[in-house]
Amino acid sequence: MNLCARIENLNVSAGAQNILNGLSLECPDRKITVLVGRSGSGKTTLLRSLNRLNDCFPALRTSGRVELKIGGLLRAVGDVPLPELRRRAGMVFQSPNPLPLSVARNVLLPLQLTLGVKGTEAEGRMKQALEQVGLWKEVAGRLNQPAASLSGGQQQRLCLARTLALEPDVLLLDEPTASLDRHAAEVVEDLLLSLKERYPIVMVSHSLIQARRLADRLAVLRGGALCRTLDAAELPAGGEGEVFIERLL
Ligand SMILES: Nc1ncnc2c1ncn2[C@@H]1O[C@H](COP(=O)(O)OP(=O)(O)OP(=O)(O)O)[C@@H](O)[C@H]1O
Repeated sequence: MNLCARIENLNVSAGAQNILNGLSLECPDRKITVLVGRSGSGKTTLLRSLNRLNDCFPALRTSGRVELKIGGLLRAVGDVPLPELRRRAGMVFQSPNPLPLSVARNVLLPLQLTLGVKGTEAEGRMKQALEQVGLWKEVAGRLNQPAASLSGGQQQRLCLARTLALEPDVLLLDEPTASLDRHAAEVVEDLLLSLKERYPIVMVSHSLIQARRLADRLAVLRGGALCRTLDAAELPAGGEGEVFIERLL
């Protein structure tokens, strides 16, 4: 199996609390891996270990091996310079977090600061990224308006466009539709299904309906350990699939 991530014997602790216990997981390339589990089971901590975001929390201690496919090769994330890792493993969070700038500057500024791309080239890339997330037609006439004036679903797609403009190798999504209404969530879900042809996706989801709809591979966490991985084909069809996942949690 071609992999976008390989995790071996990952342990994360905070003082005496073990958050992840010897967790090993392989995530397929160009597919969607969905992490599910009860609240507090360690899903976000696992996701954050992929781009070393846990390093931002001084209380957390990490051991084990985490590899991501970067530039076509699986590389230990500890060996990748942080700015490169954060760009290559693009992350989108639960609530949309656009910069307090215009729609256009939200994509143009990171392009300039991270890749040094400006002017016409940057504008071309911005348009391409906004098209990729299906936002271009909606915002073409309001590029100079504040990003905060967009709807929640549009803001989340803008955040995704900002990430895609930086040409990531993998997308890490932490409950990307949690703050959206059902319709906006479905728009983002459809978008993710279309993006997986180009980008492997590892995402956390609380919604079993969403997990069943999007996952090619499911990783079920319980108490900081991986209790089961399964392919979508192993799930019963329809609503039975959700019941099946619920029983595993
Ligand atoms: N920076 C931190 N410092 C101390 N403890 C932490 C830290 N981050 C997470 N934890 C603890 O680790 C455990 C797992 O948290 P995590 O956010 O990974 O779970 P989760 O499965 O994503 O939960 P939820 O579904 O509620 O978001 C929790 O008990 C949490 O309090």
